[in-house]
Amino acid sequence: MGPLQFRQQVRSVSSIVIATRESRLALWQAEHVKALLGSRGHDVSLLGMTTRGDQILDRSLSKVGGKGLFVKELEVALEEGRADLAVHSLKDVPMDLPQGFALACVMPREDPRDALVSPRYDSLDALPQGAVVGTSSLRRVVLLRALRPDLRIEPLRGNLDTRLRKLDEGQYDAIVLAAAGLKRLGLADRIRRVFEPSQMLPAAGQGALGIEIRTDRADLAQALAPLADHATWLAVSAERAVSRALGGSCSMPLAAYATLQGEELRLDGAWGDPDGATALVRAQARGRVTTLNDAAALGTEVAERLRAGGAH
Ligand SMILES: NCc1[nH]cc(CCC(=O)O)c1CC(=O)O
Repeated sequence: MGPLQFRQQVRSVSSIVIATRESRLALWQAEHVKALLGSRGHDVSLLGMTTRGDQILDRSLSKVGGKGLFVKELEVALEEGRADLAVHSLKDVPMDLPQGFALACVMPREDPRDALVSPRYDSLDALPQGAVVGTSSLRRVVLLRALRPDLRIEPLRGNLDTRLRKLDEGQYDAIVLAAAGLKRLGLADRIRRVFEPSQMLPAAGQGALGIEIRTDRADLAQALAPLADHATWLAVSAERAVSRALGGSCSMPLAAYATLQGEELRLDGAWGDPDGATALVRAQARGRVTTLNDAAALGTEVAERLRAGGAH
């Protein structure tokens, strides 16, 4: 890269600060974006911070304010100008960002599937009657219950390393985690079986990273545009629209997963009653999409079908 080209690339944003949580996964994600921007000539540094979501480990997230707890403190840093951008697992990002914030881009998706991790058992089918499975995700609870009503599902919180440690200490026979996080941290060898989406439909946004900025930072939006993956962005826009239409919380017993084949987006949704009284509700739609709005419309359609089937 010649010096002239270099100067042009860094002219708009000379130095970029990434606000990040300090879990190993969050740091990996921030370092990943730092490296991508660095290779484009930007000077990037990280600002590590601990969020309320990281501190509260003894209660279920849905009870203490949802996954937005992981996002809010990073937004304060952006608001105050201490940082320029935040990298999020899109799964943890509320459907509607606060006034003044926006997703500047959605990056290519890692494996979107859930994975079974267990020291002893190779698959869900191999688990004995009444085995103890750890997860605190309502989505995983309702999907697991539909597959294996006999299992004892116990809460499991904490970052990836904490969850794996609790498994290794013998508190569970198996746990369910996102394959994406395990792969990013070099822990793919812990995966005993990945669930096909037809069996365990992923969460909206699972496996995808989003970069959040202030809406008044057009300079940054421009610098980040090359990091976007349009196919992933369309898919997750459809998925997030399902969630938004059903109330917008990311701690609902809701799954939404879209794949793009050419220009056709196929979107699947599933909703389960957390009290387990009724069977899973499933819905699907497909359509030609080119814009994020098209994708969101498909999401709204699936949400309506889920609602018609009893989701609320
Ligand atoms: N809710 C926690 C969370 N948020 C993002 C990931 C990693 C996977 C991803 O990037 O979607 C995980 C861990 C998990 O669900 O096992």
